[in-house]
Amino acid sequence: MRLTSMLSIIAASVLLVACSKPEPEPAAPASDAEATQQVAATPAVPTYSAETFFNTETIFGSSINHDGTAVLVTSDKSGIFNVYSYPLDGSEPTQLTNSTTDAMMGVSWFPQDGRMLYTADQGGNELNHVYVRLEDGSTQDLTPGENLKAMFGGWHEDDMHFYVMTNERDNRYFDVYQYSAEDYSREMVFENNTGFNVDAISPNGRYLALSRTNSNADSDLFLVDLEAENVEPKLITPTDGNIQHNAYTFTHDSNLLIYGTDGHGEFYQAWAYDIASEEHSEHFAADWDVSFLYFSDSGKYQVVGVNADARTELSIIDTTTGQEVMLPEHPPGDLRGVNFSDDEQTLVFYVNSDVSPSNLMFWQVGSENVVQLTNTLAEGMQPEHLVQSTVERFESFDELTVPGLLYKPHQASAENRVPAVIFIHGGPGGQTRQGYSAMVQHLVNHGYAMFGVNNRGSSGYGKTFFHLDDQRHGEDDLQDIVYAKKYLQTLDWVDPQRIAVMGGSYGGYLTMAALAFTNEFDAGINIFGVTNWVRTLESIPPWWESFRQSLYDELGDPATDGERLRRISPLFHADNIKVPVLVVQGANDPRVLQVESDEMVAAIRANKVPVEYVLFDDEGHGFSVKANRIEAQEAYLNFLNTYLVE
Ligand SMILES: CSCC[C@H](NC=O)C(=O)N[C@@H](Cc1ccccc1)C(=O)O
Repeated sequence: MRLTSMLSIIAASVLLVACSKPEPEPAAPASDAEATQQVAATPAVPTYSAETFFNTETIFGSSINHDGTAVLVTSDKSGIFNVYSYPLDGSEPTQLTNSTTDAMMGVSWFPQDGRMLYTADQGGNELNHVYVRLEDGSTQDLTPGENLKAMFGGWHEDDMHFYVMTNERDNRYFDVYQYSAEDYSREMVFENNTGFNVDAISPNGRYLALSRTNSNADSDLFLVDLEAENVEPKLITPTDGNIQHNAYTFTHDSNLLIYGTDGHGEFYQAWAYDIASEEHSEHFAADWDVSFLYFSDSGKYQVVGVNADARTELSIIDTTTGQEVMLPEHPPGDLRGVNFSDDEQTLVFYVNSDVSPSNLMFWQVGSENVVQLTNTLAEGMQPEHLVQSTVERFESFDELTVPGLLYKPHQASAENRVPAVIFIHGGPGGQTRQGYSAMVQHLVNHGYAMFGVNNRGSSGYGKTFFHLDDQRHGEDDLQDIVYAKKYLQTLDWVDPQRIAVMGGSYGGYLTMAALAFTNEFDAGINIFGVTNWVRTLESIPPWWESFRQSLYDELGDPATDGERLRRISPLFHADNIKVPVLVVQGANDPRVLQVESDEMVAAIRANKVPVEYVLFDDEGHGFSVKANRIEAQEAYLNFLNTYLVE
């Protein structure tokens, strides 16, 4: 896979399907012996422990090696993310990295041999380096140094060079280096002095597509011709008003830049910029956001992902016929990480759904079967014991319709009303999407209704909806959470008196805001949530410089909006908090600093309100060590059982 495709995939964070049916899982025990207490009096399904849920393997990554025999996969089966080679003949995978501390993520095979690139940070500090692993198993840091962050930018079509972006020269901005695949010598090809984001590099290495964030509603695209005398970035989207632009990819011949823009309606569409004629034309549009678009190496196949009401609708188009490629029957779910072998005869992908973690599949183009290479659900678990979400919509305080994903436990009924938890995503502009979540399924399995609310400000529902929370954070979006609770109280299978709220990061912020600014909830779980916006916005990581202004436009500038930011920061209103709280934090989090949680916990404690605090020394903004994820999950369940059930 060439570099533009790779960048698109990384940007979309999308992994990727049909199959000869997997062997049926062994029958589940009547009840998982170690399962903690259950909410419902009459369980309809066996309950599984947090450990069982997290013994489900999380896998992603789909680079196919030079001879089309193996896929580079990142898996947490060793207890931490490590890189594996999964043979396409179905034989046992080989572990390529052996970390027991830091998560290691596979990036790409080398195009001509068995070397591979991977990336890792240190304990979740997000200071990733790029490493090469040679065929003999030895490794080398290609981006040595302190306090730098680096990322892979893709392969040149000559297969002899690849690109890396690093902020080693100026920790605010990422320069682009071209590396030799032979001896790893490198040269800087673009010095970034004004905060461009490097979106894509053309397969022939001649063009860079850069974006510049002007505000949280407006961004422009620039093109750099590295062969021109003047390598100054040229603005190619000189539009008036607030319009977002970001590059998806170049075409295989490097003649067109395909980019996303919300300038033609509510949703992102894919447009093409012809570099020679400088003309723009519509390339692909849908009723929802086009989330990602990329091509196979020769351009024969185009892969497009559309974010249709919180799930990914993926299509593979044969560009020579314009027809959609129809895959043979495969397990139900969303496709992720579609990738092709060099000869484009083999297709690999993942299938993921609410009731099934991602499984790796491959298809020989034209053959009748999709082959399933993995079986990632933990041994003993049955998919039918898990729960498929439904998309629900409710009216908020101002009659705005707000969507969310609702998980109804099997044991819930009008005769057996269950407690409920509203969970809130990060961002603020993120989105709760369909797909397997051990965190959600474990709590649902133990009898909690889970409602993932996509409050105003979430992405995926058009630009108007996205901007409805601007500078209204902790106010209008918080009211959506309150109205989500009122909606839950209309359901005859939910106990209206036992509703908690939880969330991570921005969702952790709204959780604490719900407890500090309303009396609606019976308990809250704050997972590395922002509690003091003035401090958080003053201490953002240096490498966020290119969108600092956008962040300040959206949330407020700590230098000038201090009063409002203090008004909406739960830390300064902790005396209003009257219900139990669980706080979970990683000590190395560079976005929401540990002090945010330390001070929140101390303030709640001073209120004489029950507060529990779980702090992980070896984690950042998200938990990657399996033992920590299990510990956090057990803490969520024990806390909810203690304060919502007992
Ligand atoms: C307005 S985007 C903030 C950056 C980023 N967004 C993507 O999720 C992010 O990390 N957000 C945090 C919350 C946060 C916001 C602003 C400053 C620090 C942290 C999150 O994961 O929710």
